[in-house]
Amino acid sequence: MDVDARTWFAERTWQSPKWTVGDLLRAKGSRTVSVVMPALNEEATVADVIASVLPLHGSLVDEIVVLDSGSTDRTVEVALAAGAKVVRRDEVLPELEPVPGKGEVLWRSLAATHGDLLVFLDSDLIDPDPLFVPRLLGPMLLEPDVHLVKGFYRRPLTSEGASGAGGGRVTELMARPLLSTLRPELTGVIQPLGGEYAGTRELLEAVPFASGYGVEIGLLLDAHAIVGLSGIAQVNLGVRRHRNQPLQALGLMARQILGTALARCGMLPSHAGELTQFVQVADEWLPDTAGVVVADRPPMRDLLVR
Ligand SMILES: O=c1ccn([C@@H]2O[C@H](COP(=O)(O)OP(=O)(O)O[C@H]3O[C@H](CO)[C@@H](O)[C@H](O)[C@H]3O)[C@@H](O)[C@H]2O)c(=O)[nH]1
Ligand SMILES: O=C(O)[C@H](O)COP(=O)(O)O
Repeated sequence: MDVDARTWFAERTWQSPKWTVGDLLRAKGSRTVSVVMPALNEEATVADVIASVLPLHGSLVDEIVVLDSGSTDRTVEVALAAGAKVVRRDEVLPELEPVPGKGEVLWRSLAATHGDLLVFLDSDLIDPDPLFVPRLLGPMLLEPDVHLVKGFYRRPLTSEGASGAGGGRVTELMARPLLSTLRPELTGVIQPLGGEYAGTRELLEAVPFASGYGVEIGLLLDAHAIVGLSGIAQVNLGVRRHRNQPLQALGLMARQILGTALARCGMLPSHAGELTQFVQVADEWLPDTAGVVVADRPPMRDLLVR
């Protein structure tokens, strides 16, 4: 491992966090916390994710917001009934036409929330652990100068048994090899793509957001550039299961992540493009080309006058 990555791993990784919610409440002081769940057609799982955070609402957590990404199922109704505030992506910054993607709604969430600290949780989690939020908040509340906290975990695929660990296919086959090539200092980050992480508003409003799936790799690379390795931490969240996407969808995701990472490292002037995959139709293999929309949104502090 890169020597800086090794030092960082030793100093900024919490393998068995011992802090309690009481410890965090004492450390929180006047700071406020927003939990944000991006959601696109997650009616089956969003209520459980909200329920995992709800007991902390009014104490450690000041607001729980589902940022809907254009769902066509009952995600909005289910999330409201489960006790979250729901914001549709076109209700915040309505003068800006939304572009598709997860990064777009995370970016808009900065304008829809008020917390000094934000915690992001994917809304497709299966059996989410109520400890995710307190664990993610610990390093920021208890240590000085931590601005980004990534969760890490074992990742069973849903096709595996509970003890499986075959998930994180894009992470293992692309994102971590990519970081070790382009930014070896970040090779100690166990789950660079994980959707469960926390950040300070100060950092999150200072960086651009890739509008699609490049958002996590972009945030990590930008955080490293702005607050350095010491401003980043990672914490063990145990086990995380989610809805696994088919390989072809992960190919498109990987293309977006690659484009964002290369652009952040100054190796691509523009990272919009396309990806051609091949599908079997009867006995023939035919090209299937999809556009890759990976526009960046500018740092939110450039838009908001507070
Ligand atoms: O256009 C979109 C696409 C997704 N989502 C939501 O974002 C979350 C994660 O999306 P998903 O399609 O389930 O991504 P994963 O296959 O889980 O991909 C992993 O890798 C991605 C790239 O880093 C991360 O964004 C994800 O959080 C991480 O779980 C879910 O709550 C989705 O509903 C949106 O809100 N809008
Ligand atoms: O984070 C990843 O690598 C992708 O979301 C794929 O995850 P999965 O292999 O667990 O579906």
